[in-house]
Amino acid sequence: MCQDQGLRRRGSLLKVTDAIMGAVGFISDFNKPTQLNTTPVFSRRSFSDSALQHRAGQQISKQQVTLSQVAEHNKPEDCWLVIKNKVYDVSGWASQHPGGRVIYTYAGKDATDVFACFHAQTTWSQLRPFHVGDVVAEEPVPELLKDFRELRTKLQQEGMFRSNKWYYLFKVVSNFSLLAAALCTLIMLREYMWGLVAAAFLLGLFWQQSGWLAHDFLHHQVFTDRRWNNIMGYLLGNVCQGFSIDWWKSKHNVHHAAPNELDSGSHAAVDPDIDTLPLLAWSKEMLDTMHERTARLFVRMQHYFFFPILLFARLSWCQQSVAHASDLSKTSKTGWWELLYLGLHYAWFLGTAFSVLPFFKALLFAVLSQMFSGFLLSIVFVQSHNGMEVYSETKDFVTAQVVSTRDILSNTWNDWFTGGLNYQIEHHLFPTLPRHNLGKVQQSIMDLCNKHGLVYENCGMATGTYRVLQRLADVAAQA
Ligand code: HEM
Repeated sequence: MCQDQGLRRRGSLLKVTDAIMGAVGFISDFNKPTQLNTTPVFSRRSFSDSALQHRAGQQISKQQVTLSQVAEHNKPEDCWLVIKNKVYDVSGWASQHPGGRVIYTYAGKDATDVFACFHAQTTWSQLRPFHVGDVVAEEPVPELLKDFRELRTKLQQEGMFRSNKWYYLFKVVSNFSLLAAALCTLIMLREYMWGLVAAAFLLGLFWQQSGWLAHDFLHHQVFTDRRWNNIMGYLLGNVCQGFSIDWWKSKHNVHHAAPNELDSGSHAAVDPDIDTLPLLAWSKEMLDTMHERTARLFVRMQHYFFFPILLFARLSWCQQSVAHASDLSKTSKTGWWELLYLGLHYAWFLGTAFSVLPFFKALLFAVLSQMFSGFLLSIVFVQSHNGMEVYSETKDFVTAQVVSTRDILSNTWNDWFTGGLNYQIEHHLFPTLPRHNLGKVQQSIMDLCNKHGLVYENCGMATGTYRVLQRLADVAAQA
């Protein structure tokens, strides 16, 4: 929602070069004021307390309001949400909310399903202090959402949201064997250039797989006690992979709440993952926000530059992680922890490279591993959403997730390589569903989409990549 219009308007070639390190959807927060999620991830503070403080001194008289009245409270400083026909006032509460600013993506709207998708069962009871009114003249719940809610209840009753800890133990241990393979290759074959390249590739793969695992933990798929998920997130995300988890969460949760969404007024990207201007435009609306001819220079050739850009993605994420953690450290202890864990990452990674290899070879190894990893990570993300519908009108939760998301066919390689994110539609509808159960719910989701006329896109990796390139080429032609 917050957009750096300046970056768009400047549009000079110089700025394009500047932005190269910070663009590509998932690299989107570059050059923008970072919105910090300052709630410490280990905080055990009762949110009812913070809610009561938030509303302290206010006269809480419950009102009867219509949905159009709720829609008027659609700004961070004046933010109402509807959850199961009750109205909640969360104005200015993001700094205390564990999910941070994502709360505002539903400002003035019905947030029933997005609330259910992110929160633990126990969090429902914490809504009460925010309750300011009830919706009069309730609109009937659409059949699609009714069926979806029934499906969630059924999956809960079947125990689908319970994780298999042995599965995750196996995944974590087998992931570290990739690191061992990378280090052995580096030490034993460092004399050969191909040995160095192979070691860099294996390290890139280790970071990619650590990323998928951190993702699962940070969506709270594994432990009921969310602190354990965060601890694993720090280990796999910060120390192993080199990403700040607070930075990642604040971007990724907004992406989940508003996938491929543009602001209805300005057409600026709400979803940070498609906030890729001035390098890549995913729709005509995005293109129209670029007013200067020079700004469109790069976009006209975006389909040619796409793969080379992916190679630099990880360098940009690492830079943003450090910048975010440093900013955070000015206001919260969490920032210092993040910096410490990121420091550990660079200590083991660069320490190994520079102690095993001569200077220039170590540098080459460091750059190559970053490039491999950036490519291996982003080739999976882009297939999940890019080239799917980009929209600016309000859609219900299920429709928004399905039309903007693509599944990649399931087989042993795809399931492993993508970290289960080939079941992207299932994951977006149920982010806390453990990875090992995503395939088990696929048929139910397909049936739901079929029944309600939603196109469920499921294709191979090559086709997915082709569709992404095709969209880039289509938009480039319009530029
Ligand atoms: C009055 C409304 C809300 C209250 C009281 C509330 C409260 C909480 C609480 C207590 C947690 C930590 C425990 C848990 O994860 O279940 C949490 C986490 C979270 N909330 Fe909310 N929330 C509200 C609305 C929302 C909305 C509307 C969204 C999304 C649009 C949202 C997104 C999230 C996310 C993504 C997390 C996970 C943070 C993490 O990564 O650990 N919340 N919320």
